[in-house]
Amino acid sequence: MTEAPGQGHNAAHTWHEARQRAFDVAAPIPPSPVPLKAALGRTLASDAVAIQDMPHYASSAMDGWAVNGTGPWILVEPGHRLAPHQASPIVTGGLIPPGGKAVLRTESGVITTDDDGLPILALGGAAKPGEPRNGQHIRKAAEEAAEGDVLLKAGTMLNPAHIALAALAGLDELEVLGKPLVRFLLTGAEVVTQGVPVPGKVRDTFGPQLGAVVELLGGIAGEQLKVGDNYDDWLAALQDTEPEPAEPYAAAEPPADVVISTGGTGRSGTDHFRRAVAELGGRLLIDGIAMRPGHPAVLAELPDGRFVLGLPGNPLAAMMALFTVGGPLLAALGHGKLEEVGEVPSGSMIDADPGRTRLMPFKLVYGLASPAQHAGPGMMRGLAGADGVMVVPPHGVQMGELVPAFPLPWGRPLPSPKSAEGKQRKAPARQQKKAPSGPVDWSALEA
Ligand SMILES: Nc1nc2c(c(=O)[nH]1)N[C@H]1C(S)=C(S)[C@@H](COP(=O)(O)OP(=O)(O)OC[C@H]3O[C@@H](n4cnc5c(N)ncnc54)[C@H](O)[C@@H]3O)O[C@H]1N2
Ligand code: MOO
Repeated sequence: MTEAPGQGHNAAHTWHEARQRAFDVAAPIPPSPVPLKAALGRTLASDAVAIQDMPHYASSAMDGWAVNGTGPWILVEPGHRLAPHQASPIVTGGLIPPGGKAVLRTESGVITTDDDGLPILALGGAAKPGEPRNGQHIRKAAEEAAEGDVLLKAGTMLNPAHIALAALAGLDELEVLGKPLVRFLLTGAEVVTQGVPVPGKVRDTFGPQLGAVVELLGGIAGEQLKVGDNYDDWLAALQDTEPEPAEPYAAAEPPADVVISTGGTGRSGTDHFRRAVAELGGRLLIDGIAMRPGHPAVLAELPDGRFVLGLPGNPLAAMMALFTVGGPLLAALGHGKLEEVGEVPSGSMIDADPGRTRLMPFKLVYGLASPAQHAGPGMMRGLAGADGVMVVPPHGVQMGELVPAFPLPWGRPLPSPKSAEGKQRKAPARQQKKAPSGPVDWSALEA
């Protein structure tokens, strides 16, 4: 029997082709201004420039009195021009009045009376000799930046201090590189979002973490919509570019750049995904990948420019499809690059599986990558304890051979193969000989 594309061995794309295609089909989202609150972690698209001097007025650095000339000083109302030998009260950050030449700190002055019984300010308390010098305790205008100075260079990845600097400069928005907004469509009538599921029901593994993974892969996690197995609900959810906000009176999100659906990718039952994409006039870009798990993954583009990524329902399969297709797609939309695939030395001999790439979570043991136990398509224990994912080619892997691999979005980078080889040499010979040829149980190592 001939299998249709997407049915495993004859899937339209190899693993390498699929990730390259997911990167190639998307163009970077153009830069746009965003409010400061939304700018954290974004990349500045154009220089941020001081629109006026910073500070834009001379102010006091201390609580005390603005003074002109030497004391004693006649006190005048705050805000008035100070003539020589006049002073007026001022607080930290207060505007230096015209004629103000220095600030005398509260602890360096005393209010007393002159011969006529009128109140005057005189040096006293903690005053040091020569106090107040001209300009003392005055924050001069433009001492941080002059109008037109570049405060932040294009290309800066914005951190909280950058955002505070922009606010200090009086900016309300920053021009940042585009970043894809992702909305989620979690399908399956058997999926429950709380508590212990009864037989026939399963807990939703995606809702609590998929958004975070999308953010690690360079996207902005938007709303999650749960739909059952009804085709009309599917279609409506895909059609709806701006779903109702979750909370009353909250503003609706702007249209998403990517919709990620989970479940319903299989062709065996009712094929809602492909039917809905076709009905909306979209086109399939990737229809199945010759890999396991995750082979039914689908990528489509709708006429309005949104990408729809269909992840299989099996939890591990979905994560592998997300790393394979979602990562490159989000990188391309977000001005990133296609991550290079790394390499790790395999700690096991892995048999051939003609026609498909196997994605195997692995743990590094003495610098060697050992495939995880509990890595079936519906399991999560293997990935939960993994250091990365091996990309095992169809012809298999020899023990000690370098095998393509990638790190986890939330994990550490892979060690360079050189350092792994070093460790490999240092490992006791007996242990090398004993390295298993199948999945390793690391539970003892994790204690
Ligand atoms: N006759 C065939 N059956 C299946 C094939 C096939 O080629 N021929 N492929 C299998 C593979 S491989 C995968 S992967 C799945 C793909 O399934 P779907 O994407 O259509 O997803 P569902 O059928 O809706 O669910 C599959 C599985 O995943 C569970 N699931 C769904 N959503 C969640 C969730 N949010 N959290 C946790 N688990 C979830 C669901 O309960 C099912 O157990 O098809 C195979 N079958
Ligand atoms: O793609 Mo399915 O994941 O092989 O389980």
